[in-house]
Amino acid sequence: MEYIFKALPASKRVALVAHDNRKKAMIQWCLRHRSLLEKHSLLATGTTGGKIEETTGLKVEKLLSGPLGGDQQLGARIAEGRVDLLVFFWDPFEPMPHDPDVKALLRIAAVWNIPVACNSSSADMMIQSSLMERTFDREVPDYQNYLEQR
Ligand SMILES: O=C(CO)COP(=O)(O)O
Repeated sequence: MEYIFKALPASKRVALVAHDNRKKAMIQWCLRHRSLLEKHSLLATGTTGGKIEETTGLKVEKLLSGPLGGDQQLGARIAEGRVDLLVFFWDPFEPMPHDPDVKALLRIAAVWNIPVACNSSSADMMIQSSLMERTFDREVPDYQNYLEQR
């Protein structure tokens, strides 16, 4: 796999998503890291974003609710190179009506080499990374060879 390097500014675009049983954990995580999160641009699926805004006062761009297409909107943002970190507290105990969308979101994040945190331990490490606070070159996969072979 070839990579091209893209310079990311110090302020990152952080996507926040939580399934219903994980929303409390997401809010606690946002409260814990409020001062770090406010340095970045936040976007979220609809209900998650609304609850984060209400409880933390952080400003969040809200997409559609997940089951109504929010995961797909976020996937499109990732494919367009407009997301730098995905924090997705998905529920490992409940099947979702929109499971295909959840899987597609995780897949497209892997395709574009986006850091993904699926629980608070990994999210803690990522949000506190020094890379979050400074400009750095991110490795973006270059799919030109893949496209030429098809
Ligand atoms: O379902 C979701 C992610 O798959 C989250 O959607 P909401 O933030 O609208 O609850």
